[in-house]
Amino acid sequence: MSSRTVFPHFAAGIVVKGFGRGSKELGIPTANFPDEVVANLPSSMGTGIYYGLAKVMDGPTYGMVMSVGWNPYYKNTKKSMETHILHVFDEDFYGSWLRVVVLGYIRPELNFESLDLLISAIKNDISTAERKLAQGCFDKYSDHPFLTCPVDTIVKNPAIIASHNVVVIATPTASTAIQKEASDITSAGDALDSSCEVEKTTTSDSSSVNGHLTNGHSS
Ligand SMILES: Cc1cc2nc3c(=O)[nH]c(=O)nc-3n(C[C@H](O)[C@H](O)[C@H](O)COP(=O)(O)O)c2cc1C
Ligand SMILES: Nc1ncnc2c1ncn2[C@@H]1O[C@H](COP(=O)(O)OP(=O)(O)O)[C@@H](O)[C@H]1O
Repeated sequence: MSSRTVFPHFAAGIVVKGFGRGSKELGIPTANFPDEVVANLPSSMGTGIYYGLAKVMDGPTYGMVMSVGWNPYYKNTKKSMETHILHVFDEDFYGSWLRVVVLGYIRPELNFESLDLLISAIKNDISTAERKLAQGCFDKYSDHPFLTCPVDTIVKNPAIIASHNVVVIATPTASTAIQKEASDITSAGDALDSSCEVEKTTTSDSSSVNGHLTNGHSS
């Protein structure tokens, strides 16, 4: 049996509609990924609440918190992957490309006795994420080619693969530049381990490597 870190997990997809509860009931909007992105989560990345970085189209990179699972409070029947970006946007961005780098785990998904308790828990998650991200350990990911390359690169090249924490765009034209930049980012998992307090999940699956990427779009 072997163990490995799940993080970072890279994902990109077009923002789709959810149930509209994030903004209206909770006051905390969450951008939903399409089913394809959810289906491509590595089996080792279980349901729960995560934190990391997010970027809409070619906009700035922000911190984020993410819920992965069935939202036990609402008893959803479909697994979702919902990202609350730590920024106040002027308007909705349904239909836009969202890129995320999931960097750590916060807690399991829970049921709550009231909506207020769910909201308090999410606010706690936001504080936790802000604290973790403020440590500066993740700054390298803001400069990671996955986030810095134009969104067009990802849209036009869906065959993106990740290997040992280095994102490679698998086309001749894009790959040279991207790989060159990416080569500066070595063994991100090790860097995380040595300089940050990062929660790790473990798995007995030894067939995968660190740094996963899922890509999807609705259409
Ligand atoms: C950081 C964070 C933590 C969350 N934690 C839970 C949780 O513990 N239990 C739960 O049922 N839902 C949880 N949610 C999911 C919310 O219930 C969900 O975002 C809300 O239902 C909005 O869904 P919608 O975008 O599909 O409308 C969490 C969401 C976020 C962003
Ligand atoms: N800070 C933010 N984080 C995530 N989504 C946001 C944010 N600000 C605005 N939005 C918009 O709000 C939408 C989510 O609102 P929400 O009420 O949760 O509805 P839905 O259930 O359709 O996801 C996102 O798809 C996005 O377009």
